[in-house]
Amino acid sequence: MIKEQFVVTSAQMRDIEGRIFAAGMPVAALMEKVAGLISDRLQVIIPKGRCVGILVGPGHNGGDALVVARELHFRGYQVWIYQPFSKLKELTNQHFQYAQSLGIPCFQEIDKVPNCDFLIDGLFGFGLEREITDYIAAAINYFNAWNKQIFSIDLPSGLHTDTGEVLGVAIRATQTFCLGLWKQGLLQEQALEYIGQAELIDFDIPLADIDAVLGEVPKIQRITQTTAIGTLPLPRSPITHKYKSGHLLLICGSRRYAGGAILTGLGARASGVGMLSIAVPESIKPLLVSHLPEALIIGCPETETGAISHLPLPEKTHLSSFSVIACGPGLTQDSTPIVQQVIESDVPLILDADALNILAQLGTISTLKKRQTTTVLTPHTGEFHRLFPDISYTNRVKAVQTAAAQTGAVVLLKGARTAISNPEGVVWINSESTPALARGGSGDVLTGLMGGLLAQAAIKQTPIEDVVATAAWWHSQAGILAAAERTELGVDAFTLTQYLMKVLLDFT
Ligand SMILES: NC(=O)C1=CN([C@@H]2O[C@H](COP(=O)(O)OP(=O)(O)OC[C@H]3O[C@@H](n4cnc5c(N)ncnc54)[C@H](O)[C@@H]3O)[C@@H](O)[C@H]2O)[C@H](O)CC1
Ligand SMILES: [K+]
Repeated sequence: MIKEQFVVTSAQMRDIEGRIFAAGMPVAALMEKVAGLISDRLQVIIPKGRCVGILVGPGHNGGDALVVARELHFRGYQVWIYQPFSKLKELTNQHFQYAQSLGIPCFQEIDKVPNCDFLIDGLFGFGLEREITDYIAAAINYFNAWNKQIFSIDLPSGLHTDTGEVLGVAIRATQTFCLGLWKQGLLQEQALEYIGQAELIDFDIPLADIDAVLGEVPKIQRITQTTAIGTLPLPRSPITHKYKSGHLLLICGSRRYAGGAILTGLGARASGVGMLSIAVPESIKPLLVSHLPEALIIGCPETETGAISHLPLPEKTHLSSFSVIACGPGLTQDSTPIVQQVIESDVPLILDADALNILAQLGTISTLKKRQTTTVLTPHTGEFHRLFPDISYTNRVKAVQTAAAQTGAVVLLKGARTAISNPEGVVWINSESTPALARGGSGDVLTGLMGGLLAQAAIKQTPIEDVVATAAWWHSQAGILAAAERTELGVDAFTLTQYLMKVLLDFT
């Protein structure tokens, strides 16, 4: 595993740090190393000679900030320090004394601090234990109101390290330099508006110390390009043929939502799946044929509302002849028998959109517990709440872990930081996305892409949750590239399908 994959709580970071110090690394030496790395990064970002205000807290986050203050001072920046605390940790206090001895202006009163161009936030790191109140809270609000670029050390001060919740108030950082290993709170949706651009400062934590604390298979992992690309069905065997690259059945669309079926089909096409069958109401079959000539379009009898009434599979074709079934986009809620039929099948299954709403009406847990084979649920928060009304999703990691354990399914909870859990509680978090994807249809594309990848993975026995994580990563990377080239307003779902292939070229 690579460092970027690990995700830790404050307790785990404390334990890992403890092992490093117990092995002989002096705390001061580590602080010097870490703060030196931060100073190097700041020297690249902040033009030389500018004025930098350093906010110093009572613990080692403050210690890091004081070393940064000293280093930027020697590197030609105009530096001042705001340090309002009466009691500092020993090492932090030593650095504070030395900074003062160098003549760096230090202020304890907020109304005395001069203006500056940039702020460094070293108030609190993963040692924040309780809500921030009175003069410290006032100071944080005061500096946030300056609307200056703020660089936070380890975490924006005020964010809970594990949940990302704001403990009273929090610094709104422009950029967050997360130290050593990604903190779980930085991957939670509620933290996003405080983190700004997040980057990891690797300070050579030995993998042995990480494994010793997190275990061989860490409970929570961040999806990275390395892990995602490694799961793609690439390179292809030179002797492969269409029947060896999976056969995906999509069951989607209705007279009212023909577009959902087309977008799901285009997502599946981009996955490279060998054989693609799409079951839609008979009346929209010509539409699908015109958009996806390579797919086998199955025209189904329909209800008077234009929903699929049943699957007219040719005599010899049984559901089990498909590697994977993906069901739901555009289905409407008038296709309950279809959803029941695919749930009762023994085919690996993805349920999305209306299939999830129908599942919720049938009874999520009771309906799924009969299934003996792979099920993947891909709700957004609204669908999640309908499926699991008793599970709170403020901590999305815990939400998907609970839902997956209760259903035995792999559960993907969509959002700015999509979280995926397998029934054993191992979680993948997709830590890069774009608000450009928050549009109708982008979920349909994900379902088709994921179905196509799972159909191909069945051949290679790749773990289901790795493939689900790769689909989420690929989908969001395509959105990020499309937004970069067309702005965040220019990523409609059809455009997104075009970028799925384009973005892959950048990574393979
Ligand atoms: N990750 C690493 O291996 C390294 C971490 N370093 C830096 O050290 C901090 C963690 O330091 P620690 O002293 O444990 O905690 P903090 O600096 O985050 O501050 C805790 C400090 O503040 C007091 N406190 C907690 N909550 C409040 C509150 N609401 N109001 C007032 N005071 C509060 C608490 O009592 C402590 O005294 C880590 O983030 C890194 O920046 C190492 O220097 C480098 C390696
Ligand atoms: K901080």
